[in-house]
Amino acid sequence: MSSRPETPVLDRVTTPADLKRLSDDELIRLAHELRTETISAVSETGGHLGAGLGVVELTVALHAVFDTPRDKLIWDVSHQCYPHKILTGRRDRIRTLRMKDGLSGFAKRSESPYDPFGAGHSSTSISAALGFAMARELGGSCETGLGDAIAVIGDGSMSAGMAFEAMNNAGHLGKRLIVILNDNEMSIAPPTGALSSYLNRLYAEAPFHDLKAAAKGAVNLLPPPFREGAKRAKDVLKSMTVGGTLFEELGFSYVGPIDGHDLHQLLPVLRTVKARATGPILIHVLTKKGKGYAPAEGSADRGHARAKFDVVTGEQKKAPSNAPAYTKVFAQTLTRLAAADPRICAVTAAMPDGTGLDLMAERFPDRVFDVGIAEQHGVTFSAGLAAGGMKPFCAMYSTFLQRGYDQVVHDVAIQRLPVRFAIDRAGLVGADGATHAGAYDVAFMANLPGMVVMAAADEAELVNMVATAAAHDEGPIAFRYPRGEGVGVELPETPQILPIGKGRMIRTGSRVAILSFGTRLQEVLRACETLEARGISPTVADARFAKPLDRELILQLAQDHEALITIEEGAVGGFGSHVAQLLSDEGVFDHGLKFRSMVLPDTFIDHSSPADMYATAGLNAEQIEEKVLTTLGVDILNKRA
Ligand SMILES: Cc1ncc(C[n+]2csc(CCOP(=O)(O)OP(=O)(O)O)c2C)c(N)n1
Ligand SMILES: CC(=O)[C@@H](O)[C@H](O)COP(=O)(O)O
Ligand SMILES: [Mg+2]
Repeated sequence: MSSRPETPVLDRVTTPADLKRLSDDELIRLAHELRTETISAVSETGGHLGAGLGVVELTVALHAVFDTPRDKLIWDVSHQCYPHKILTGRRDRIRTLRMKDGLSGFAKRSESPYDPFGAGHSSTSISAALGFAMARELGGSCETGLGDAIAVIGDGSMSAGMAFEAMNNAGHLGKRLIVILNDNEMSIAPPTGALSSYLNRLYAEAPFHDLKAAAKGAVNLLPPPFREGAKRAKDVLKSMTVGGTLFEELGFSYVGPIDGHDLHQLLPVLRTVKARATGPILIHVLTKKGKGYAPAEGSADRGHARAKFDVVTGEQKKAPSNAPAYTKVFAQTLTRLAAADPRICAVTAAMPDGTGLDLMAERFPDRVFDVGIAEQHGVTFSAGLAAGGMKPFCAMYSTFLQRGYDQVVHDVAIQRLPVRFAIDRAGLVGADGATHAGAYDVAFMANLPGMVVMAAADEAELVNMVATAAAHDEGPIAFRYPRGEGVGVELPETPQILPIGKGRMIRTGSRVAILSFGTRLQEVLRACETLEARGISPTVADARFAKPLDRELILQLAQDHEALITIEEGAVGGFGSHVAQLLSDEGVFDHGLKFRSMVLPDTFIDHSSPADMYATAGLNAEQIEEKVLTTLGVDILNKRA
């Protein structure tokens, strides 16, 4: 397969309206070309590959049958929306995916009218689609009009509570709403849980369900090939005792399962649904993640996300790593500690690989729980484990922990339960952009009474923080660390248990003190090198803790210096705000201390490389240097004090 494939049918498509002029056979040809174009584009950009390949036929069928953007097509998570972007006027920019100023890797309202609702986090599509449907019923309006509302949700995302909250509400409201369950038997890892087993049973018994739909009078919703067989079997079925599918019990009509790669099934089903559906309907579509690209189909994660790769071999072009990833350091340390302490266990919400807990699960499968995409449950489940005398590590990406925040407050913090929060992907993450930025955890964790909040400055610090968390039985404790590799420092042979609420001095200087929280420390030290060359020698300390603060250290720094600058990889309201509160409470500002707090700006930063995003945020070494100079009143142009 060449990296720029021939695409004669796709070349005739600029918007979905062009699909209406194609015959069904041409649509099949289009799907083939769309798949090769998607593979080719992602090979150049990197990104989410497998999910998009699995919905190529579905994407073609939906745009061929429905009238987007009037009909609202809402992709859950939206990591599978690259083929959709290609068909909706963005083919010319598809090779800029996830790059600075390029297309987002997710659906984004500001990018296209064909993206009626943005996402990145899972299980929001049915709620949003129901909102559109009810707005339509109530006479609401939007620029593109309000037609059908269609949510496409994967089997992994369907397991989240939010999806069921929406189904429950939609079934009750009873209005026309189309939910397509894209069942590929995969989350990022193989899905876990009872719902997954239930879906397995549904399609293992597929003919039965076609017939049951017939028995319920839904025969007209089925395409002719199904309809004949169904009619014949109707009487037989009447004598059978059948329970409804879970979805029918929730008030939905259920159609399926159907082969999501067969346009001869998809097109007639969607056309019939479009013509006849009255209330909420769920179409169960079976697909394969990574479909049509052997290196993806054959891999354990079915090609979920890939760096740039060679199309022929599937081999990824990854930059060589110089240091272990923080995630791996966390997982290895925890596994080591778990070997010595049988009370240590761990919880992940559908991210065993992303959090590194798959490593621990290899050795201690009974002590690692993948709860599915269910962060709220994951947090409260951890609280229960802690109440039961275990030492749970609740490992979540900062951005996904947001979903479990009430549980952090209500179930963990108020009850002072010793849940250990391992907060991965803290700070700006790069290509996934604003939806995945770990910007808020320090603010939302450190404001909770009794919560201990740490940030690792490097991978050796992370080792110590994992051990510190394991040893901390007095209440909840959290430690954060970023995406990607460490700085290459030696890891401690024996992890050190850190004194709670104590920072460490890194270097002693004069006039200005920089108090760093987390991995910006490396940038601070780079800034110090250039400042030294200008005759300014900052003191640098690593706070380690945002809660409790090292009061003694901070007040001493304030007393000994003309200026104090804090820096962190988080939004306002976090570490710097707590330091400011302390200084204000202690009346330090009354004595003329120059205080500055370097935090993420009050804006959502678009996808780019992490380094570029930090430059946009004003948190790199040059910007730290500039902050020091302006704070001290140095003339920046002449660089003279
Ligand atoms: C709230 C939340 N938790 C975790 C994730 C990470 N995540 C992204 S895609 C995905 C798997 C989704 O599985 P499924 O819905 O079946 O889609 P598929 O990739 O199989 O098409 C996960 C866990 C997320 N995006 N949002
Ligand atoms: C779509 C989604 O939420 C995940 O696939 C996410 O992109 C994973 O991020 P990492 O690459 O940091 O594990
Ligand atoms: Mg899936």
